[in-house]
Amino acid sequence: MTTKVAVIGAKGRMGATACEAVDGAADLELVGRFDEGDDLGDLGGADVVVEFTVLAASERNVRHCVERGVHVVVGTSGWTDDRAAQLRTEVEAKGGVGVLIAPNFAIGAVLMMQFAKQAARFYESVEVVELHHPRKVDAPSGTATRTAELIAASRAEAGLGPVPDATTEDPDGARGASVEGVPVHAVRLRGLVAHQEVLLGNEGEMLTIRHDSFDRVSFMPGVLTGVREVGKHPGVTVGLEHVLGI
Ligand SMILES: NC(=O)c1ccc[n+]([C@@H]2O[C@H](COP(=O)([O-])OP(=O)(O)OC[C@H]3O[C@@H](n4cnc5c(N)ncnc54)[C@H](O)[C@@H]3O)[C@@H](O)[C@H]2O)c1
Ligand SMILES: O=C(O)C1=N[C@H](C(=O)O)CCC1
Repeated sequence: MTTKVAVIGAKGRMGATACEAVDGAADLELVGRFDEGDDLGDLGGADVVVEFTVLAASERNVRHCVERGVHVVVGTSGWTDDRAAQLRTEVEAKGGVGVLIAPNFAIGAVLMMQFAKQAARFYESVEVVELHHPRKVDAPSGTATRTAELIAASRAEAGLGPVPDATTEDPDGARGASVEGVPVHAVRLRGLVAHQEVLLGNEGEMLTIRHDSFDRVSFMPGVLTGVREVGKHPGVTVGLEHVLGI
């Protein structure tokens, strides 16, 4: 039996790539392509929706799916823990509906975040540098924000204090954003797709954890796994690692 899939944000870079990936999978059927201005209606009869738009639209789109009992795989950036928590009650009221929110679907990026989480408790200093194509509208990236949150939780659990930093003069924000106390720097550069480095430092040593997505196809195995698995995970799940069993 095939799973019917619709894509919201289908004219975008990720949505278009997701449509191709779903089209090419023998066990999936692409039943709907929606973009800005389209009436989502019954979502083309989809069992699962893939959502890659902008945060301002994403929450409304996801709620539209949940209200109709349709599972959703969300790739749009900016879904904080607070936003996901607000959605949780509504999703739980719907019984078996699953919403999977993944800041990054590339398997290597999921591993990079998990490695950073593991390493964080051993290092005094940590900084995250995310590097993306210049058409990206949000900064810092969802991946960098999630990485910083995971690192901050590990540091807190290990009883580590603030990262050492003597800066007192920084009128232009050269030290980057602070996400839960972790400095995050965003680079936008023609030629890039999606890249991130986590720099961890101690006296006399440094560990660099880096991931590169050179092409949007790198996200597709994760998206398709999400589509196949989301129905088995009722409620709201944040992070592909939970579906991959990492
Ligand atoms: N989770 C991941 O692995 C991953 C990977 C890449 C990108 N992203 C995120 O996915 C999102 C989309 O990225 P992109 O590069 O495809 O952007 P994009 O600008 O190419 O595409 C976004 C699409 O959403 C459409 N859209 C806007 N408002 C809409 C609405 N109300 N209803 C339906 N469609 C609407 C736009 O018309 C556009 O076609 C971003 O938030 C990006 O950060 C996530
Ligand atoms: O290209 C983008 O936009 C990406 N967005 C996600 C993020 O914000 O982390 C994932 C990587 C690519």
